Amino acid sequence: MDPASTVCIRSREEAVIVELAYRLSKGRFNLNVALKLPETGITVLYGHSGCGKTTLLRCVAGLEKEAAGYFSIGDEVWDSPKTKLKPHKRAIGYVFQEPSLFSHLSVKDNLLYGIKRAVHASKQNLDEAISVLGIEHLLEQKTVALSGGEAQRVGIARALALNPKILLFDEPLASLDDDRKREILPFLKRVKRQLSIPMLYVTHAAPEVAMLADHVVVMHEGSVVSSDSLSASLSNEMLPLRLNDEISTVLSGKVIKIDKQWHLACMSIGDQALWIPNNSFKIGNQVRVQVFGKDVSLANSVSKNSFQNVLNAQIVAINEGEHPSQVIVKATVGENAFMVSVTKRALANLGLGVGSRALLQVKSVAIHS
Ligand SMILES: Nc1ncnc2c1ncn2[C@@H]1O[C@H](COP(=O)(O)OP(=O)(O)OP(=O)(O)O)[C@@H](O)[C@H]1O
Repeated sequence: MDPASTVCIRSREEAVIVELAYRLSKGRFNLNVALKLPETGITVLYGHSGCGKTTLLRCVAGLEKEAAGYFSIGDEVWDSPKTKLKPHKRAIGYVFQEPSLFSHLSVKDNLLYGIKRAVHASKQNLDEAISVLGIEHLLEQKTVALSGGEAQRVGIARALALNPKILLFDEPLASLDDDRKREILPFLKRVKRQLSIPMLYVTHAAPEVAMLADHVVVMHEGSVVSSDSLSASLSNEMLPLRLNDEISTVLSGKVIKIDKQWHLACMSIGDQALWIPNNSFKIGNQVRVQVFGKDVSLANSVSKNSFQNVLNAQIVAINEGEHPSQVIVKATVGENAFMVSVTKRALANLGLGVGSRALLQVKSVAIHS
């Protein structure tokens, strides 16, 4: 059975809007932020170490006593000049880098302990959380026997069982190796799909932003540099968000064809299609892929080459690149915007400019799903 049909931790009708504004000084560091956040989905707080991401989460959790500010979620105000709700009264689920489970208790007893004194939690929420994180088979195990990824899934289930109005993730994958990260990402995607509450997710790992974010808040030295949807952030003409210093595009679509012989899957991109490496996909699967700007080339006619994907696009903007020889071309394919880095000379030779129709050639090996 699809777990989506069984889970009702905060139903869709209860969707809420989050508004926050905080000021706080800690030594030489000053936090000064004001944000309105989407009511559902994952908002990634992204930025270099020390820019204030964790501090902002702690403000929302009510853990920064000196923070002056405002926080509201739906019609509840947790912080204002007149109010400062105690941390334990806030309906939050907090997932830390390390899940800190009691080693002498089983997984089940850890979870039961977690909800015992929580005002908003219920046994039903706990059962749903266990199902979403797929940890039924681990319940009787001692936590010392868990892998890092399993322990973190228990940590996330414990946070969900509290029936939170907002979920806070502080670098939940940072202490896991790459294999464990890959193992847990599908569960985070599932949490995101099945819960209609806002989630604030701190990371400086580019792949997590590409695979999980709906909205990105970029922070620098305690301030907000930008706050926008992932696709708008990546395709911001003047200052495209660079993940691992690279311009890229993140595309979502359904798998519409599988080529078993060549291990490829075809995903829909509006009314066009893109061949990607097949990672055990099935027809109908919703997939999200990241395409790096350096792996896309522009053409004005199809020539014989090794590119598996040729998309019809329209050039909508051309801006200076990092080097004087380069430009960043923004080209749209339906509702998706590709960012492509090319030399000015190549663009001039092709006779392409803003408004031109162009062909985007995309290497399918360069697509990361
Ligand atoms: N108790 C403190 N006294 C003085 N400065 C502090 C204190 N706690 C944190 N800071 C400073 O506040 C700033 C923000 O820290 P914070 O942990 O929020 O950053 P971050 O973006 O989450 O970093 P990271 O990605 O490394 O976790 C840092 O410059 C840090 O040195």
